[in-house]
Amino acid sequence: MTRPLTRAADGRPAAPVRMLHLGLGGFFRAHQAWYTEHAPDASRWGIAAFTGRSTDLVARLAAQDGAYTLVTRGADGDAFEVVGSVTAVHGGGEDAEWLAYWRRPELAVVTLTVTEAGYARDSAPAATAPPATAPPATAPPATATPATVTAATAATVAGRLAAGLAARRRAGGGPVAIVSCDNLPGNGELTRRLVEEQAQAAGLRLADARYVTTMVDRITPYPSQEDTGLVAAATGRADAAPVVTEPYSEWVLCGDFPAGRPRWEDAGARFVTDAAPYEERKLWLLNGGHSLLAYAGSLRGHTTVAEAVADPACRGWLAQWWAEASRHLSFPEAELAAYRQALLDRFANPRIRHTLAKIAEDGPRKLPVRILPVLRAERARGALPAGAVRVLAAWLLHQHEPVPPVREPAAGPLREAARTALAGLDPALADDTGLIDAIVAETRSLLP
Ligand SMILES: NC(=O)c1ccc[n+]([C@@H]2O[C@H](COP(=O)([O-])OP(=O)(O)OC[C@H]3O[C@@H](n4cnc5c(N)ncnc54)[C@H](O)[C@@H]3O)[C@@H](O)[C@H]2O)c1
Ligand SMILES: O=P(O)(O)OC[C@@H](O)[C@@H](O)[C@H](O)[C@H](O)CO
Repeated sequence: MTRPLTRAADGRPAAPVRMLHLGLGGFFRAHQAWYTEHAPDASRWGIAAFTGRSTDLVARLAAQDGAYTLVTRGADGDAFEVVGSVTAVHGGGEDAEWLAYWRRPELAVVTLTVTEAGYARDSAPAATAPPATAPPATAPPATATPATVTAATAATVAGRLAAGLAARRRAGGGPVAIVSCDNLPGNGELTRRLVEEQAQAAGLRLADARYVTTMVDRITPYPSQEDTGLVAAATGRADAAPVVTEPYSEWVLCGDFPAGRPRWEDAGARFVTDAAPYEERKLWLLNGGHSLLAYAGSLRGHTTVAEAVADPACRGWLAQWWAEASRHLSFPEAELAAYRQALLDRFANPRIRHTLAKIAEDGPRKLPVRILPVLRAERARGALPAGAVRVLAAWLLHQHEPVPPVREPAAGPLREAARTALAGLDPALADDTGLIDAIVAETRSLLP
């Protein structure tokens, strides 16, 4: 016998909204909403969360007054808890509601999980899009005038933020913190740049905002229908929107919160003066490792991260990539070794179904952040890093359906494909003939 999950029966009273979130998905609910739930002052900090566009999840969560089950899935079992920190849920198209929250004097914090694509100037996910950290100078910023603020909010993440800050200024609201929680280095500064560009293009005057840079980590696969049945069987509650995540969680933040924030540090978050070393470690070792498995592991027939790391060949490739990346990280070797071992254990969790296909999406935005910094550092010291070359070769093979004729002696079409693909990541790499030779040679050994 199951009964519907409700906030009244299973959760706690909703807290007053003092935080806004854009990008209501699985990760936000496993991470920022979880830290807020576990802060000792949670009863004072409610979140109003907006999706990018969709309304399906909004309807399911609204029927539960924002409450949902978080399933923490270890290698040996599940733990279930009802999270109640989300007070209100909205679809991305609800512009009037979005702007109304910004006008509230008590709004203090705005968090984002809008994917790497959300930081492109046009916010449009495109296979050949430029790296999110360096949008091309030729891309015109989306235009918005004060009269078309609503159109701008609908178009881009930065437009929505700029419109919100402009509405806040007009309402006489005080400063807020804007906290990016996406897998990009310097995500706070990147957000600031994009919002200020939008404001300038639109002639908007903005309320004061501080941009917080964060490193976020908690492996949270896309929720499945099976999980819904499992939660009902285990808890007796029919939850239409559960989230499954791993036990490990990390949040490192750097920046000011001029209007206050929940005491996330009491839930395990760390506040530092420089987030860059933590971002590099996580983006290169975890996310870079994920991208390696997504492209090279899937060529060996694997479909999930756990399957791939159970394969000794893939584990060897990971070790090689991690050795290259670790040379350029500023942590003591013993600490890095422990971090890598913990990562292996996390990747190997057979009960977390994290698909390689999902991780592989949007490679042109992810590889410049996860792989290229290490590649450049290795090239600068005259090395040709085999691990980085393997990721690029495997990614290149994924660009082609069917795979181009790599076994012919000159590998002509593939060499051209490699040059073009590299130019899309970073034009300077397209002239690196040693790198292109190595990538072409590596494609031969990757193909079954
Ligand atoms: N899932 C993880 O394990 C994980 C871990 C660390 C960081 N992250 C970060 O969080 C992001 C979201 O992950 P998720 O698992 O929640 O994905 P998800 O697909 O469940 O949710 C993504 C949300 O972002 C919104 N969105 C997408 N593009 C947008 C845009 N251009 N403008 C506004 N909103 C947009 C979507 O509508 C959705 O609400 C990742 O891309 C990554 O940057 C995820
Ligand atoms: O979420 P993405 O698409 O940026 O990247 C896919 C995974 O590498 C990522 O979600 C990791 O699981 C996560 O960053 C772990 O904290």
